[in-house]
Amino acid sequence: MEDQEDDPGAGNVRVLCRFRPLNEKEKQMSDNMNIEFPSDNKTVVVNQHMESGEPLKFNFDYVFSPRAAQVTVYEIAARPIVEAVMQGFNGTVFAYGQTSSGKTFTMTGPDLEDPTMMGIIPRMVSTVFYQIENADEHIEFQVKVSYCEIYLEKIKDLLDPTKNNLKVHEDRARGVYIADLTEKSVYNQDDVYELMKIGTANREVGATNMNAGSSRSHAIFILTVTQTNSQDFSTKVGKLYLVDLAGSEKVGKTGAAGKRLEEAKNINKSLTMLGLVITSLTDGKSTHIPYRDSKLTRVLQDSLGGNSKTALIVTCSPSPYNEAETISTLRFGIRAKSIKNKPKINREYTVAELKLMLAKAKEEIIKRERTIRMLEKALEKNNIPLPNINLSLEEEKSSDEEVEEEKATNAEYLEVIAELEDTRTKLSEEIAIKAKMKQDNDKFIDEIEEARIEYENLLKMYNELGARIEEMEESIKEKDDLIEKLVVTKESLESIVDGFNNHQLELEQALTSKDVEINQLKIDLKMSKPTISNDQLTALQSRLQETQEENHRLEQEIEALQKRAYSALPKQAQNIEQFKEEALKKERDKWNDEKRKLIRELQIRVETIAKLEDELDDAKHNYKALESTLSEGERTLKKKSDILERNLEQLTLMYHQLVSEKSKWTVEKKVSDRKNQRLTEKAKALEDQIKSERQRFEQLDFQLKNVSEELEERKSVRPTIGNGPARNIRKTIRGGGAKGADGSSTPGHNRYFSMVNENPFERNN
Ligand SMILES: Nc1ncnc2c1ncn2[C@@H]1O[C@H](COP(=O)(O)OP(=O)(O)OP(=O)(O)O)[C@@H](O)[C@H]1O
Repeated sequence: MEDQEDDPGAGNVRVLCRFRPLNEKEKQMSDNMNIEFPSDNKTVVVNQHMESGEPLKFNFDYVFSPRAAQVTVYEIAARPIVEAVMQGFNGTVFAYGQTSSGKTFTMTGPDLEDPTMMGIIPRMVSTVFYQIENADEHIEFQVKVSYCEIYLEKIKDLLDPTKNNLKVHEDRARGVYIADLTEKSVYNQDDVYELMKIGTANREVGATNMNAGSSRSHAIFILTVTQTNSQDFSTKVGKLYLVDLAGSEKVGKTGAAGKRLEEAKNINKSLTMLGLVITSLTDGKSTHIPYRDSKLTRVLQDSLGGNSKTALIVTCSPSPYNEAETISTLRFGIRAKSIKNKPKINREYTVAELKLMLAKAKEEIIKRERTIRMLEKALEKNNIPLPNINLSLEEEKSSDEEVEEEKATNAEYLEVIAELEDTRTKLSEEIAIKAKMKQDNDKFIDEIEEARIEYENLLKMYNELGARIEEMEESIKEKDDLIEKLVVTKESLESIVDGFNNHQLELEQALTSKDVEINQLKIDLKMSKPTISNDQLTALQSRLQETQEENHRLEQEIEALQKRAYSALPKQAQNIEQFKEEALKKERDKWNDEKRKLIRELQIRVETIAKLEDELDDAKHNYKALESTLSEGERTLKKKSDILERNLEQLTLMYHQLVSEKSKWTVEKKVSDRKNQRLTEKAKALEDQIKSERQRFEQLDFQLKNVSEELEERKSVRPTIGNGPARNIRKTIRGGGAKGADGSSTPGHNRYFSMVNENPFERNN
């Protein structure tokens, strides 16, 4: 069921060769290098002294001279492999070479975090996370790390050293794998470095004569990258094996003894097994590949001749002192070059893809059935009898070869069935996972909906409050206008009251002058000698007439004032009503009533004056009569004088009433002033109330803003699925640098990439 993409040609193992510089010890022995590096970068020539003495030429996929920078080695040897892993292939990079030839330097580097010196493993990790950052957003990644070593034929878990004898298993889905090996989820380079440091600290390392920090075990670092397409739910799994082998050594040279000797024997044995496997894979004769003869070859089974894209880096010393080992290493590399691998993308088909495959198969069956029917018809037409296909007879007739063939077909059939069964199980698992994801998604959508409704409600409330604030502001403005109008009205009322006072004063003066006249009259009467001449009487009459007219004019003025007061007051009352100030209106009405009452009283007084004037007229008339009857004697005069006196008394009384009226008016004016003052105070109190309301709304507005901000924050954080940030549970990192389920993100970790992108090939060690 492999498509074109899964089989991009059977890839040979790529073999690259790296020579390190001479070390101090080697320089002391001989600072000549017996190695030549032709400019094609693919050939190395060993000017050997041991065998025939003839220069030996070796061809590789690439040859790195001692000057090659770490980054160059990575770009040429390892980057293509890590890129294949990101496409879903298995990949292996391993270093083989004599002890102290530079395997650990190449694979790990002397410093994990030094951008110049870091080796292949940290650079690959960097590439993996860089590619995740730049992947499509609908691809979800899961990156896991395992780290183990094979020491004295035992597999030890370097991330959990208590597991020190792990077994190697194999199944259809996973291929060859180490059972029970710890797998830690990682989310960025630092997570990986941390695990590498932990693992390296648990490794078996010891000093030998040739290497102070010699690896005494084969170290295997495994990085598994699982990609899930969230659109079609297809999955790809790429496994990357990074292997730093223990160095082959001549015990005589390394001075191994005791434990070191046992280690050396074991290392050499497993490397011999590796050589045997490579020979079996490449000699074209072997039917059996002895993978199971050592733990190393068993673990590397897929990497050598199996489902993997593999790069082998053979590391060598350039010193003539190590000539034999160098030639042996180079020969090992040349043999490995002809290993053919069968890499394929490790992918799981989606339901849609499986359905398509089924439809194609059905179409093929229908086509074949049609062909059979056509052939049968053709036979019938030519009177050729149809062959009687009897399976039992066929079986009897079948040769051993046919039986074998059928067995093979059956096996194939069973394999297909098993594969289908496998797929069915995976599908149902996937369906269960998807159902769970959907459930979580639905829950998440519900939460978002709730938050949205809450947000909308708050927004509505906020808008309502805004409208209310606007209303209040308008109302404050109207009240300000009203206050202004009230002040104007108050001033006009004051001027009206002043007018009243002036008129009253004038009235008082008029009355006083009348009083004087009456007194004069009284005196004249008392003296019983009428002193008023006709002219005087006429003058008196005309003055009375004038007084009457004056009174009338006063009346009219009062009326006009009344009208003005009336026209002013209902307007205020209306305004007050608008602000539901009924109490104020009542007071105003009361004030108006009192005013009207007062005016009415004033009218009565005026009428009384008019009456008095009439009486005065009568008195004048009597006076005239008296004049004519003056001779009739004092008694009649006295009588009339008494009447006048009574009238005078009444006038005096009236005068006093008017005076008291005036003081009452003054009091009324004071009351009115106080009322005006109270109105102003009320208006001010209203203003204060509005101010405090406005402050309250501002507070509400602030709270509302806080709630809105909190809502925004809640919306931007996607709820995690699972139990929080524990590192050993299943988590994913979303492609495109988006945050993972735990909120971690990869940006900022690609120190290596920023350096590589400047100019990867320019740096030398
Ligand atoms: N290309 C290189 N440039 C500079 N120094 C190097 C290079 N390769 C190796 N070295 C130095 O040589 C020494 C031995 O290297 P390293 O430990 O990597 O060898 P090894 O093959 O892993 O040995 P072993 O098999 O004993 O573990 C180290 O000090 C290392 O720094």
